[in-house]
Amino acid sequence: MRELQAKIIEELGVRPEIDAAEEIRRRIDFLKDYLAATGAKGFVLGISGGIDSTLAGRLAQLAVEEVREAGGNARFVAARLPHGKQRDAADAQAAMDFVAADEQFEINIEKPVAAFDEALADAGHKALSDFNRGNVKARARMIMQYALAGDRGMLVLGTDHAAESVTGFFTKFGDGGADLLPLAGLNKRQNQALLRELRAPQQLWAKEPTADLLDGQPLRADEDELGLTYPQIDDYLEGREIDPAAAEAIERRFTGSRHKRTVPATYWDKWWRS
Ligand SMILES: Nc1ncnc2c1ncn2[C@@H]1O[C@H](COP(=O)(O)OP(=O)(O)OC[C@H]2O[C@@H]([n+]3cccc(C(=O)O)c3)[C@H](O)[C@@H]2O)[C@@H](O)[C@H]1O
Ligand SMILES: Nc1ncnc2c1ncn2[C@@H]1O[C@H](COP(=O)(O)OP(=O)(O)OP(=O)(O)O)[C@@H](O)[C@H]1O
Ligand SMILES: [Mg+2]
Repeated sequence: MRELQAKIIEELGVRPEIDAAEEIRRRIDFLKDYLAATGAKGFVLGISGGIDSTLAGRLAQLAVEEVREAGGNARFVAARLPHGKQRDAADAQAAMDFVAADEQFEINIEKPVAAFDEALADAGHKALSDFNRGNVKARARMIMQYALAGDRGMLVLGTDHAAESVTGFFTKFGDGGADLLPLAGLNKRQNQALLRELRAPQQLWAKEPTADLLDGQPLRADEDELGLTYPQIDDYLEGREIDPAAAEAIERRFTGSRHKRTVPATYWDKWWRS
């Protein structure tokens, strides 16, 4: 195994082999323990129709149901947060049905994002690039989730997992802005295995991963943007040998995105100097 590969696997806590049922139990227990330790009233999460939020959402709903069965009081709020008309709205609705959250919303982020465009234009700023505006959309979703959570004494879940962490493939303080990460350490195929164990429909666990943040390229596949396939990233994270050029690309992304996996840099931190 490559030297950096071994370090990454340890830092991200990836296990090369998992028992899906055991992982589901560990992660539901983590959610329940966190509620017990903090006294929070439950969780909020945006549901896109993609693999990660379907899994994290279902785990959250199962966790709060177990809390209530034991006499406690916790609820889960799931929110569809489309920007305008979502092309894969049918998948998002199927995910909402599968997650079966206690409280459900559909809140469109098109107007809040347009308000930023207008404020910039009013100040004489040129229009944002489609790419940067995509990150504004991700951050608008973060604000909406915190708005829902703040009024309820709830916590915001994040869907970051090892295959996104290693590549830094998330928006800093957007979908990366969350209170706890129930999918930490899992790679993409492990997320899929957990969803299958939970009896999710194939439409959801086999769905093509997409950030879907660009107006110009709706539903652009993550693999297309990354120039890497998830099987390559997953194999790398399981300690296998992959095409050296792909391994180098993963390692470049890992090193370049370290700032996203820490609290903001200070003068006395050492990590950013190397
Ligand atoms: N060395 C450094 N130390 C401290 N901060 C640093 C930094 N370099 C950049 N930054 C800051 O970070 C910012 C860039 O980071 P960021 O804003 O995240 O932007 P960036 O990483 O450029 O773009 C986000 C990427 O994540 C992908 N994404 C986003 C959301 C969801 C998903 C998905 O999988 O569904 C994927 C998206 O497609 C895109 O490729 C810079 O504007 C700067 O403020
Ligand atoms: N249209 C949307 N509606 C609600 N939440 C969204 C939407 N798009 C993204 N999100 C939130 O941002 C998170 C990050 O998006 P990401 O694409 O990484 O995950 P996903 O869509 O759940 O799964 P996949 O990576 O397989 O597409 C989602 O898990 C979800 O919580
Ligand atoms: Mg997605």
